[in-house]
Amino acid sequence: MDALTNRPDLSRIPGTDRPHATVPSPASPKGDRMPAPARHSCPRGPLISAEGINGVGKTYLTNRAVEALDDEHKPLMLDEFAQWANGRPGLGGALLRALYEASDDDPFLRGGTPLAEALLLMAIKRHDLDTVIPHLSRGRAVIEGRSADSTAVCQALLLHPGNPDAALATARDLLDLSASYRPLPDMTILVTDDAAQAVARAQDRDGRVFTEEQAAFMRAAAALYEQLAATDPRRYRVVDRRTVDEHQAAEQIRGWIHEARGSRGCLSEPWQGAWAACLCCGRPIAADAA
Ligand SMILES: Nc1ncnc2c1ncn2[C@@H]1O[C@H](COP(=O)(O)OP(=O)(O)OP(=O)(O)O)[C@@H](O)[C@H]1O
Ligand SMILES: Cc1cn([C@H]2C[C@H](O)[C@@H](COP(=O)(O)O)O2)c(=O)[nH]c1=O
Repeated sequence: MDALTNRPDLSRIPGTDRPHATVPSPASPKGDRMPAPARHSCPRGPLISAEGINGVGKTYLTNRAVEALDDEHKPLMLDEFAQWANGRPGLGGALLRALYEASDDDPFLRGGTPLAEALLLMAIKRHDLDTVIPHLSRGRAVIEGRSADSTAVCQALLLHPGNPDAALATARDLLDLSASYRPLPDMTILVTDDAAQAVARAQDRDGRVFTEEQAAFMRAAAALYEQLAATDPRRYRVVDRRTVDEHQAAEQIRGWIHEARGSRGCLSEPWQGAWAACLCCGRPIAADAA
């Protein structure tokens, strides 16, 4: 389902542009064909993510954009990891603490086993989704500070240091893997800037200095985010701080949040068949494909 256009598209892996090897057949578990329920609109809210490197302004600009929305339309904001500093209850917080501990508090959570870390990061984002389903179900928009794209970008760079082409291919593959854990965001807002500016802002904010190796990692991540976004223009919206001031950037983001509210596609459980119920409204999703 293309949530932004409300067009069903079961020939594609949820949240990606990639075709399924086989299109799921709309048959019941017993194999008999079920009558197609009537087409319906899902009342859920849109799932939006904000992405980009540290210090680029995801939190700052998204907050400015949300301030401009009336209370009734304010999304639920799901904090970035750094804002979980005072501890976050539950499994997501515990998994994140394990990653920080295993990486000796590396700013990019690098503990030396990128794929195991990727799977844990995907589990954290699955946990995040589980916690916001009630809000989405009530029609509220949810904005995740970082989501599957951060995992795809950071872990792909760790798996292919110094090889941007291989990193891009792996980032796409990691997005597909993420999309089998949980639906990808309906819309991803990528904030870009000159990497050096972002590094400087993050350093000022955190009162720290990144090593040259860490700054180089952020430059590589900035480039890969942009390449990844170009592979899926349907999902990504890119705001480039090199070309707009902060007011224009916030206004662009506000407009995109408004645009995403037009989404009314059901949210499918990616690892279940086409007859699985929508995670939000509970109706069978295959209805829309019939
Ligand atoms: N236009 C701006 N004017 C003033 N300060 C800004 C502006 N944009 C960002 N900042 C500041 O720069 C710092 C980094 O921005 P922010 O925290 O939003 O980045 P981020 O992308 O969320 O980073 P991270 O992923 O590291 O949390 C913050 O201290 C923020 O207040
Ligand atoms: C979600 C996610 C994050 N990271 C990295 C990126 C940042 O350096 C830190 C978390 O910082 P945040 O901006 O406060 O969220 O972790 C990552 O490497 N992979 C991920 O999936």
